[in-house]
Amino acid sequence: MPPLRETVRVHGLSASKALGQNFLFDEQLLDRIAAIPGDLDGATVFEVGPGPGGLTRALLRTGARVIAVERDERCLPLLADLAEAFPGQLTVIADDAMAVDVDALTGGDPYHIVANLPYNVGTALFTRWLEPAAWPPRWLSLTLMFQLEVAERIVAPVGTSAYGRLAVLAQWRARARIAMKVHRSAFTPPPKVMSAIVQLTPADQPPGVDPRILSRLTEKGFGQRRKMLRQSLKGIDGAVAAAEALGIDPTRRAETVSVAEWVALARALGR
Ligand SMILES: C[S@@+](CC[C@H](N)C(=O)[O-])C[C@H]1O[C@@H](n2cnc3c(N)ncnc32)[C@H](O)[C@@H]1O
Repeated sequence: MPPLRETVRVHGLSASKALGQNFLFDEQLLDRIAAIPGDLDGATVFEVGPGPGGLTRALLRTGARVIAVERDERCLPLLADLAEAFPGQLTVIADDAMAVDVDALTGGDPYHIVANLPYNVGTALFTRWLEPAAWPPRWLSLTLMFQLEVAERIVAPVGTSAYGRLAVLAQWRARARIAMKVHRSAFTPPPKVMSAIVQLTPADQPPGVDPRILSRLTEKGFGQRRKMLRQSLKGIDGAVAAAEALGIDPTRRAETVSVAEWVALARALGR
């Protein structure tokens, strides 16, 4: 295949800001990203936003079967060339990633999700993948590029300023780590901020916890993160009393409450 930059030039594809397009062309970097989930030979991978297909190429080189959803129709001819170069390995769906059912698209097989996410829908997709009622999910791992600041919020430990809803959501039933930081200059065009790749794998879910209750608790708690819990959780019936019963002092603030304590509180309220 011709080099990626050349393919993009020939097709006259320029990055669209509205679609959150910042492309990666460094094939060595892309191979390192595609190696993060581990051996993908024969595995199924779901990719959001392949764009001109840099990360897609790297995933196909590992031997993975890739199902990719791209909203920008201008990218489809480049991706069709890629599908031809890797026969039987690539399926491209021209759609909005927010509108597709990934479990259905992947035909019931377990799958990995790998994506250089568009910033405009990145957090919404991430939240969706972490909030299914049933656990473990069908996905085996998430390998996702975010703005560094968002990545830090996902892996943040309790008591830090980055610790909030996203950390609790990510950490209560998954293991999350920053696998790689990526300098802004690696992208075309370079975004204003640095990026990082977060890798997540499902962990055992603590029993007896309703994700919706946990979500509501953290929404209220971190919605007023400077307030004491007795104030911020006031709107949730029984929450302040349950916190006291669990030995969580209601004069504490949300950012001092550990993931295990949020989980215990959600469990107590679900009884
Ligand atoms: C940050 S770029 C990454 C492009 C390519 N994967 C790379 O790494 O060079 C994000 C891609 O997501 C696509 N995109 C944006 N919103 C989308 C959506 N709602 N559904 C599917 N793709 C979307 C954009 O068109 C773009 O190709």
